Amino acid sequence: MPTQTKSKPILEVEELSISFAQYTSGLRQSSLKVIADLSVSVCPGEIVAVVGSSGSGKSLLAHAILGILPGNAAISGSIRFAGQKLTAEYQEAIRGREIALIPQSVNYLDPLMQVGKQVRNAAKIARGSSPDRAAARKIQREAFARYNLAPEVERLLPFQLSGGMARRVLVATALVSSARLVIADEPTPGLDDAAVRETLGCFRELADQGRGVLLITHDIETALEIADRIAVFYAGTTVEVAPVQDFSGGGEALRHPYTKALWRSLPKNDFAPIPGFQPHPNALPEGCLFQPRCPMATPECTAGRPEMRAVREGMVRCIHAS
Ligand SMILES: Nc1ncnc2c1ncn2[C@@H]1O[C@H](COP(=O)(O)OP(=O)(O)OP(=O)(O)O)[C@@H](O)[C@H]1O
Ligand code: NI
Repeated sequence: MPTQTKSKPILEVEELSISFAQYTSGLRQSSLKVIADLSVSVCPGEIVAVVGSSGSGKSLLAHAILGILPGNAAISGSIRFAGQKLTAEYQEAIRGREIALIPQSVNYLDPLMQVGKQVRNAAKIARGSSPDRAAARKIQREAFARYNLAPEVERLLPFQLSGGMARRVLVATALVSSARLVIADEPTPGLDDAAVRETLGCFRELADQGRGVLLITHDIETALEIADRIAVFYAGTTVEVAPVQDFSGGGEALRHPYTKALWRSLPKNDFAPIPGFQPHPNALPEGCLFQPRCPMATPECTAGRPEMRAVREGMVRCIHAS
């Protein structure tokens, strides 16, 4: 499994914050910050899994990178792609070409278009203005063969596919796109074990071709099977970024108490739930966001939001981590 963490990142998200303008009674406007100081990076050839419970900000990160946040969202911080700041124009220019999204729902496939044509269209978009039909067909057929999609599947409509086949069509779309960054938002729910394994294998293949893969999931066990690094989100921020190898034993190598608790809560470990709830963006606690649930909390933990800092081969946002 080639891990090229030493190469220059294809994606660098630094101190990203996202707020939503909200209208309360009458015309009073308020702003709700749902992501704060979130940082994560992805290198070519690497799979970075973003894990975190529902509402922790995973999808918003993907939407911010792709430039598809709703109009009432305001963002600050920096997102760089291949070293260049991602402006709205740049996002528009590279979306679907250099950055591909594998969406959560197969409903993103056009229900009325044969799936082969959808993959050919992606191949054409990737290759700019000259739509060479024969070349696009060749690329599509190679992609189908690679993902074990029989030749006759290209003429089927999405509803005629099994869940696993539809997933493979979505991955094939990313494959032909020539994207250097592939973002997959919850790609495996609803798939049986074999289909999950198959889909994950496809991501490894995309990474092994030198692409960066950002895999968003709340399924930490799946993430651990395939990713090189794990970014753990909590209440709209990154609490830890750790090499996958650190998830072992009793979690001694992990840095953040939340990550350790997540690891121990897995069925194969203690299966012990973490007491309490992730706070809602409009009711965040003082200081460290995890402090009210943290077994290691001390009075200093309420003093201010801990900075993200490097600890061993990873990053952590906890004053007690060492
Ligand atoms: N358009 C919006 N307006 C206001 N708040 C929003 C909006 N979209 C998302 N949020 C809030 O932002 C937070 C992060 O949402 P996000 O969808 O990124 O979570 P997630 O980690 O992807 O969760 P899930 O695992 O359920 O998909 C949540 O608290 C959500 O309620
Ligand atoms: Ni989501």
